[in-house]
Amino acid sequence: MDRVFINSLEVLSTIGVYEWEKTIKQKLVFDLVLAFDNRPAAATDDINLALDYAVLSQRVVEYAQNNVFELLETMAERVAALILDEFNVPGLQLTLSKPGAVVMAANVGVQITRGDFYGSSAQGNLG
Ligand SMILES: Nc1nc2c(c(=O)[nH]1)N=C([C@H](O)[C@@H](O)CO)CN2
Repeated sequence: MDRVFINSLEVLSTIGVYEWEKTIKQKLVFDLVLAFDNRPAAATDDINLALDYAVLSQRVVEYAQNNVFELLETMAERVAALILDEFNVPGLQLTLSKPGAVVMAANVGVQITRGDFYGSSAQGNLG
């Protein structure tokens, strides 16, 4: 399966487990790898047959800006479900970072893989 990717998609969101975090916006960074068959778009040069990374990016930003959670895990899970539900994507890998959350660390976050990210034919190859 082909991939479409979106790197370093930045959003300001209200997120965190501590009380002081519930009154501010903090930077979140999404890195997305989306399983998608790019061949129909390539064969026709037609954006309507492509996974439009601009539209998908805007939807993720809009969701993350307008929803409040405590955990990165929850935000990651909800955004993954949204993408699988609203876009023609069979599977995805989502990395969600909260830079600055741990001052001693360059970055922290979570990574999840949902849906059929590797392609069902890959499972068949396992025998
Ligand atoms: N696994 C997680 N650990 C922590 C989270 C989280 O979302 N997932 N969040 C926090 C705090 O909100 C932290 O980011 C404040 O600096 C701590 N650990």
